[in-house]
Amino acid sequence: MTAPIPEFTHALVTRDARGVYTLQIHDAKSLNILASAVTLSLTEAARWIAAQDDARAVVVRGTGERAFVGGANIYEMAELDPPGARSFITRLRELCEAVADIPVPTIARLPGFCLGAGMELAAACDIRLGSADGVFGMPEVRVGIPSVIHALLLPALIGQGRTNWLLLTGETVDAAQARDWGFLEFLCEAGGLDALVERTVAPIAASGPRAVRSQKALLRYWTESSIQAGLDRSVEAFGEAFTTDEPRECMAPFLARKRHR
Ligand SMILES: C/C=C/C(=O)SCCNC(=O)CCNC(=O)[C@H](O)C(C)(C)COP(=O)(O)OP(=O)(O)OC[C@H]1O[C@@H](n2cnc3c(N)ncnc32)[C@H](O)[C@@H]1OP(=O)(O)O
Repeated sequence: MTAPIPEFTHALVTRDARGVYTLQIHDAKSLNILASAVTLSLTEAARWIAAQDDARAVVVRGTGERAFVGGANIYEMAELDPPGARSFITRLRELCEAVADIPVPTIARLPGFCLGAGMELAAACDIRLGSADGVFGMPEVRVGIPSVIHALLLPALIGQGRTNWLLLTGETVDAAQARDWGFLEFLCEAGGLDALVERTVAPIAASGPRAVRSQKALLRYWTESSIQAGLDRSVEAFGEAFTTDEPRECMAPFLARKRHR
């Protein structure tokens, strides 16, 4: 039983027949700028998707092809006092955490500009796919603020020295560089992102749903725990998989093929 999709003020949520959801920044400025109202609405939408048992994967995207996200709203930030700044950044933190907490694979669809809070939101996703027109950067120092929250995931993705370069210079890199550095898993020609996203989403949606959820939870546990605890949790997760019929069901086509040889 699938729940009707609610309306969100600044997020558009869609779902296809496979249970692939899209979380789209909606009704924002043309570069998908993250004003607080947009951030709050996206967080609400991400939490709603996370609670859907039929979800198999989530594509996180902006509206249009000029940008994934051009950054947090500079007009709003320019008016912040210290308590307001803490609230503003807490809202962005809660958005990134809500996306990271989605229990199925999240795929960031990244055309055009991916700047500041955009790179942070993309870093909170499991897989990042870009197009040749991409521009990636952390220009916060240029507007007088440090890069914070999910920027702390960047060293694990691209390395400490490259993170230092991006955050300390505020310079941008093109999509080929972002791919070579490991921020993007794959890169396509401009206009080819939907096909690239489908190439990732299709095998996920065709795999055992419990196994994919378990794998995502384990991957997260591995990055957030010690090696020993990660290995212990891995043994438990393997055992848990066999408390359902899913492994046997997923293995059946392979076993049948063998018998027919
Ligand atoms: C904690 C997180 C912090 C952060 O994220 S810090 C912010 C990081 N982002 C930036 O610093 C990017 C600032 N924007 C730019 O440098 C440029 O834009 C671009 C290079 C991204 C694009 O340039 P071009 O193609 O010439 O477009 P355009 O006319 O500058 O922008 C289109 C509309 O988008 C608005 N806009 C762009 N970025 C922001 C932003 N970060 N906050 C608020 N509005 C923004 C503009 O003002 C304009 O709007 P209108 O059409 O009404 O004039």
